[in-house]
Amino acid sequence: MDSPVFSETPLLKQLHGKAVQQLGTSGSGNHFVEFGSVRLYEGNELGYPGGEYLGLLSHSGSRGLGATVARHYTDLAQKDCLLPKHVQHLAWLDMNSDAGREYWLSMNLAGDYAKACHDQIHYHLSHYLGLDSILTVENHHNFAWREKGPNGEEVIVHRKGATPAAKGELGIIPGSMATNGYIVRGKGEASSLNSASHGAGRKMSRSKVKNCYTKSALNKYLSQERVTLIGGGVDEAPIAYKNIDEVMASQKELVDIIGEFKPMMVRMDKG
Ligand SMILES: Nc1nc2c(ncn2[C@@H]2O[C@H](COP(=O)(O)O)[C@@H](O)[C@H]2O)c(=O)[nH]1
Ligand SMILES: [Mn+2]
Repeated sequence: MDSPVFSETPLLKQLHGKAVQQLGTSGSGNHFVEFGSVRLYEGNELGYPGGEYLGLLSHSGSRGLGATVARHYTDLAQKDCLLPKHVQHLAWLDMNSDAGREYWLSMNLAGDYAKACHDQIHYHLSHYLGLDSILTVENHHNFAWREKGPNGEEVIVHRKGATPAAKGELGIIPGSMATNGYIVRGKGEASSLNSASHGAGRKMSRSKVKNCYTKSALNKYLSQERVTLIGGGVDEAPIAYKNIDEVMASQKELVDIIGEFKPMMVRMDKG
């Protein structure tokens, strides 16, 4: 929280206090913190034998800080870069403009802040339980990176619903609150811009699930799958998500699977 970047723009100065208050929280929507069982496959090349381990998986973002930064610079971009109404949300800022530079700085700060929130959650839970972590796998999603393009040129890669999967890079691709997630190692597939999906992804909107599924059906399913859910609502039921094994099969050129994570105790905000 003592990053000098917080003093670089009036907006970041203004957001610092709220960011301090929200540090270590994970927010609402489909953000979760869960304990589960990790099965590392033999030959995982992580330096650990294949077998069962306890895992702690968290998914959340940069809270009010990131949301306010995104809204502010999206408004600026939409005023500056005039596009037809149906594609207005794709408005951009010139990276060589003051607003573009400020946005880049602020977005990266929000990414670091999201990581700090996860670090706090993991630190507090493991400290409280008296456990030491032997391996942390962390990756950003819904973020942009400055990378080298296929011809060595500098490009900005936006990964929305996607996560980095450069050759050898570790990642975690969750399924749903009751299905497997997968620990993966990127294959560095250039045609996918060194990326993979960062989750199963939704197949049903929140309102659609609420109309066709009930809390008691969810509870029955979770008890069959031996998952304890604290908070959460039907809109986040596993039925709302695509089949993770089909998703993994369709991206086998992008990542190797080296282990799996089965959720057992899931904490979400109230549904
Ligand atoms: N292990 C869990 N995975 C979940 C849960 N709810 C959703 N998901 C998966 O995570 C990604 C996150 O996607 P995002 O686009 O919203 O960032 C999603 O695609 C699902 O596959 C859960 O409770 N536990
Ligand atoms: Mn997300």
